[in-house]
Amino acid sequence: MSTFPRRLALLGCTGSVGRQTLDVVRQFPDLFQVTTLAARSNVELLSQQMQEFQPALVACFADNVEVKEKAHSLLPTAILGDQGLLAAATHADVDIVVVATSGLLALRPTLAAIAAGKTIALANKETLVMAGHLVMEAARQNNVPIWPLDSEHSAVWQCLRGEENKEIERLLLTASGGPFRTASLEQLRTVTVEQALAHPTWRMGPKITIDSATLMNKGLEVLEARWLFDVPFERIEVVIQPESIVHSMVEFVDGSIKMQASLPSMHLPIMNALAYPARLPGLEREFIRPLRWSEIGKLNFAPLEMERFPCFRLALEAGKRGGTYPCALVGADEEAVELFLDGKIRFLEIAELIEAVLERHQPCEEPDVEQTIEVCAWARETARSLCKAQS
Ligand SMILES: NC(=O)C1=CN([C@@H]2O[C@H](COP(=O)(O)OP(=O)(O)OC[C@H]3O[C@@H](n4cnc5c(N)ncnc54)[C@H](OP(=O)(O)O)[C@@H]3O)[C@@H](O)[C@H]2O)C=CC1
Ligand SMILES: CC(=O)[C@@H](O)[C@H](O)COP(=O)(O)O
Ligand SMILES: [Mn+2]
Repeated sequence: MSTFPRRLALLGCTGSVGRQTLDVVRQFPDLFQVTTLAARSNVELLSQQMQEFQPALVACFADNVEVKEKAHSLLPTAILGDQGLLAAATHADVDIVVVATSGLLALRPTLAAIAAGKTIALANKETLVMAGHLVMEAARQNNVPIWPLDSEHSAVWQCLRGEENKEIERLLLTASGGPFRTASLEQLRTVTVEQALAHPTWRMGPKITIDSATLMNKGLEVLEARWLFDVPFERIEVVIQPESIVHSMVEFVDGSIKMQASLPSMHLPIMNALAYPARLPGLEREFIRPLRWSEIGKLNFAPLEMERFPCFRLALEAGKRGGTYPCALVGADEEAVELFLDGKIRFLEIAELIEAVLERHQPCEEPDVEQTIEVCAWARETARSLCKAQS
């Protein structure tokens, strides 16, 4: 796709990635138009965004009575329920679907958008982790590109511009290490929700922030990279980079390593995806803060210690086992993170619960969409009942 203006569907418009995507649209109104907006429960913000961007369609998932009532009064023309996401993703006047909803529900709308020939700008990593084989095959069959929004994958994607996949030696994904990078196992036993939500370098929604603290986020990102770049697990490494300035690297067969660096801001990967292959003048507009090496001084790199962060190991094991294991991982993690945020389990119990669910899983190979969704639901339910049985 080379023409502008590009018409966007924004799924998850009230969230962290969604709001930053709208910042980009505000900066470049001649290049981007918002055709559809979809959110879940933040009716007030969705209503403001609707006034400002005048989309053709607004969808609100509104999965409880209070939100529904608010939506009826503030968003009288919005489509409510899960059909809204599908309608927003497949609207005829959309070129790019930005998938920035949190959690599991992005899978069906993403597949529907691909079937409708839309370009996908993908932030939601759970979609590829649980159904990478379905999503990538559908994209191939429909000749639809998937442009990464996740900062590490955007970095790899930028490093691969003008390069051949067969000349990749390794992908090196960077990890901040999260708020507990230097905490001992003993300290991890008693960390609070508030501490886990205090990410050192990124401001993000609650689910991904907790995943960053457990390092599950990095495990999910390895699985995501395996699908996006068709590189086997053995050739994807993770390195701790606490400043979140080097967003990832690619090592090539000749030993050369390319990296992408910038101060941490999601505006950059969002601009990269929405404008691909163009680069937008973020610096000139003073929209992106420049990285000045002389001010930074030095950068740190360290190995990832798996013993303190078992979620990373669980994600890799699930990815290598394949079949429905990654679906069970995603479902169990979603439930475990919710239970932790609700104060029902402690930090280290997140990994214990996910491991217990994975041990009980009876996998099947090559799941279809229905099986994928069923396994996720089974994993959530199993995590919930295991937690109840323990309390
Ligand atoms: N934040 C970041 O910097 C990054 C995020 N990502 C990924 O991007 C995705 C979004 O993350 P983030 O923006 O942090 O998450 P947030 O929790 O901040 O936002 C989630 C968004 O999804 C909406 N939403 C949730 N469920 C539904 C649903 N069923 N139907 C419609 N809308 C729904 C929410 O609506 P409402 O607010 O109205 O309830 C909100 O707009 C995640 O998968 C995350 O892993 C990847 C890289 C970086
Ligand atoms: C901004 C982004 O892409 C996040 O996924 C980020 O990577 C989280 O940081 P961690 O490296 O701590 O997981
Ligand atoms: Mn990331």
